[in-house]
Amino acid sequence: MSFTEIERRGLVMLGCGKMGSAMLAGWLKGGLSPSAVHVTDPNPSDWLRSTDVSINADLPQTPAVALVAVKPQMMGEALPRMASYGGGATLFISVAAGTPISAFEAALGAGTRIVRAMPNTPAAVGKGITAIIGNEQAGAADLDTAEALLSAIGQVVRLQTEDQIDAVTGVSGSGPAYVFYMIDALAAAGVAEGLAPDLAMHLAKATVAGAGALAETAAETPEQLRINVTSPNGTTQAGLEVLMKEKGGLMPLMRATVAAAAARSRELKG
Ligand SMILES: NC(=O)C1=CN([C@@H]2O[C@H](COP(=O)(O)OP(=O)(O)OC[C@H]3O[C@@H](n4cnc5c(N)ncnc54)[C@H](O)[C@@H]3O)[C@@H](O)[C@H]2O)C=CC1
Ligand SMILES: O=C(O)[C@@H]1CCC=N1
Repeated sequence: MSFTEIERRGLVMLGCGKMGSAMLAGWLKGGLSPSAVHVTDPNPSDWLRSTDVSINADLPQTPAVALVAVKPQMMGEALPRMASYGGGATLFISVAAGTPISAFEAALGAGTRIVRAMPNTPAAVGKGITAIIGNEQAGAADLDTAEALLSAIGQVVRLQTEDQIDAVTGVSGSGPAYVFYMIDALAAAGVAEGLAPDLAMHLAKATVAGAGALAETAAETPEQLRINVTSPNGTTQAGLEVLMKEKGGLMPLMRATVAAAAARSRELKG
C-alpha cells in the first residue's frame, strides 16, 4: 500500500477532535488531497469545516485506511459504524489511549489488520512522535504504510510488545501537556519575580522551544547540556538545587506523573 492507494481508495477518520485534527492538519500540510479524506464526527470543529475534507457524508466502500480517533469511552458506540471495513480490506489505525488491539479484533472481526498507535499533538506542526505496534494480521507492508502516514506528522518508533504503549502514553502521548504546564509555571515564576506577564510568557516559550531544539539536535546528552549552563556557584546552580532535590524535586515528581498516566492507560483497558 502506498499514499497513491490512500489517495485512490480514501482515508476514513472516525472522530476528528484535538488529536485527529492535529494529524489531519499535518497530512494536509504534507500534501494529502482533502478529497481523499472522509470524516465521521457528530461535532465537527470550525477548523475541520474550513478544510475541504468530506464531513459526515457518504463513505468509501473499502478505504485504504480507517483511522480511529475517538475517546476510549466513545469506542463502543462509534466502532460498530466501521464494522463493514473489518476483515482485512482496510487497514485500521487506532490512536485511542487504553483501547487494546483485542477490543478492535472483537468488534471488527478476525482477519482485520490493526495498527495501534500513540501519537502526540505536536503532530499539528510536524513535530509529533508516534509509537506503533501491529496485530498478527498486520504485516510488514501495513506497518510500513502506518509509518509512512505517521511520518508525515513527525517521528515514528516501533514497539516490540503492546503493553509498552502504556508507558509510551505516559511519556510522549501525555508529555506535551506536562511541557505546556512547565511553560506556564516558568512564566508565572517570572511574573512573581517582577516581569510583565507577556514578557515572562515570551521568555518561557522561547526557552522551552530553544532548549528542546538544542536537546534534540546536539551531540551532547541533556545532562551535559545542563552542566554547560551551570556555572559553579552561579545562578543556575542555585535554581537547580531546588529543582533537583531528591525529595520533592522534579525527578520524583515526574516519576509519579508518568506512573499515574501509565496506570490510567492500563485502567482504561477495563
Ligand atoms: N489529545 C491528545 O493529545 C491525544 C489523544 N489521543 C487519543 O486520541 C483520541 C481522541 O482524543 P482527543 O482528540 O483528545 O479527543 P476529542 O474529544 O478532542 O476528539 C474526539 C472526537 O470524537 C468525536 N466523536 C464522539 N463520538 C463520536 C462517534 N460516535 N463517532 C465519531 N466521532 C465521535 C467527538 O465529536 C470529537 O470531535 C482518544 O482516544 C485519545 O486517547 C492519543 C494521543 C494524544
Ligand atoms: O489524556 C489522554 O487520555 C490522551 C492520551 C494521551 C494524551 N491524551
